[in-house]
Amino acid sequence: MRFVKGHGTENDFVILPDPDGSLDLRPATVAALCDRRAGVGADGVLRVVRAKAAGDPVADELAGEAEWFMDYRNADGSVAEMCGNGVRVFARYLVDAGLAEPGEWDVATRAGLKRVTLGPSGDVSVDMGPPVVQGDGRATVAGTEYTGLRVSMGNPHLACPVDRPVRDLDLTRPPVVDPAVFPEGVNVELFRPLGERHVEMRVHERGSGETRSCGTGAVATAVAAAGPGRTGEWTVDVPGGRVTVTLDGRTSHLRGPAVLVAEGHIRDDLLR
Ligand SMILES: N[C@H](CCC[C@H](N)C(=O)O)C(=O)O
Repeated sequence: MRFVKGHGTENDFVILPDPDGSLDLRPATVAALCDRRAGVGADGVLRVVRAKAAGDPVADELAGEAEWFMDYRNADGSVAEMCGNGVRVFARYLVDAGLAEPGEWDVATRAGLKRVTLGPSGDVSVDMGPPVVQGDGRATVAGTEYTGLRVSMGNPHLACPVDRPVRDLDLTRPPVVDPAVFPEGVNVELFRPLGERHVEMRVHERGSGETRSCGTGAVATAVAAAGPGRTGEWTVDVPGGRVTVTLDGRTSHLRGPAVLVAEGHIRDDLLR
């Protein structure tokens, strides 16, 4: 099976073109593809399927409004509602493959329609929808408890301010959270303000572990850094690069690079 490899600020994905929805993508297959030693290696998989052929109830509902459905999977094979870097790489792939024109159009996701804007090359922007602030939450990272802001971007986030350079944090083990507060798990961001509307961030993702970047997490972080009701543009520095988040009080936008780096063939025995 053909694949393309791409990334957005080094949050990387195996892209599986499956326009007619013929691939039965099982969790074990996703985990094998994402394995950085025995497989291709990635933080997640983006199955590229026409919404009407996806065999997904949300995709069925949105098929009249978007041609393509992003079937996002985490590296452990779990399914997540939304992926901000992923949908930008997904859009770059569609234009690169000649399956969509540069411009502005909707992609169907499990978190609803997401409007992407992209040229023939360069950065890709996406309307991430309205962040939903859900109150405070706590996470213990390497023995230190942090309090942060719970934000839903369609998927769950806990964005915690820290008072030290984020490079000094130990994220080798998953943050410990209260399963009663986060029954579906949570993506945990740790951020430090670097200046007015400028933060640095690291993330431990649900289902993928620490990644070099997280688009939904960058928006959740900007919301936490901004505080209630503040609007404008935030620069979010992640280990994999830099993204820009714009909050306008109604919705949120994410902008940054989306790069395709390779393509190849996956042998059938990896797809079993
Ligand atoms: N890296 C993704 C987030 C994946 C979220 C996933 N780990 C989850 O379980 O919600 C992003 O750019 O938004």
